[in-house]
Amino acid sequence: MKFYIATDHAGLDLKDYTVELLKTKGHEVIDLGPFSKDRVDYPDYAVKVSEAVLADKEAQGILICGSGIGMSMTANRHSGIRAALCHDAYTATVARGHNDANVLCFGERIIGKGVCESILDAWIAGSFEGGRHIQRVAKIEAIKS
Ligand SMILES: O=C(CO)[C@H](O)[C@H](O)[C@H](O)COP(=O)(O)O
Repeated sequence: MKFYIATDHAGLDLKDYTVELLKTKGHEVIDLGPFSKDRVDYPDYAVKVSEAVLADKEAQGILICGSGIGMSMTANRHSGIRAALCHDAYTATVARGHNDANVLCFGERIIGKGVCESILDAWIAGSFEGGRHIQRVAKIEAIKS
């Protein structure tokens, strides 16, 4: 799979871990920064990944901050982005299977490396189930306000 990834200062260590882990597992990862622990504002990086995913429909996004909340809020302001804040493998599985999520968010101040890997594995293994979920996702996408 192809991933665009970014963080803020609060998720830098887990971003670096995630980039290396995904590459080790054979995935393509485009790191949109930042590359130091200087304090930055998470919306700037959520926009970078959201726009990259919208322009490259085959790719997925990963956004990390302290909690994952600010990143998911910002990403979900973009029409066509379905960002899911995941805390474990189950939430990652249903985000892909039920919600057809295309951006994975998590928080470095919440999860450790082991849970991070289990989330990534579940996300990668998952796929949209379709069926009854199609009209529900379509209703999300139809919201214009
Ligand atoms: O958006 C967030 C909280 O909802 C993220 O966790 C940020 O990383 C966090 O707010 C950053 O906090 P800091 O005190 O500026 O490091």
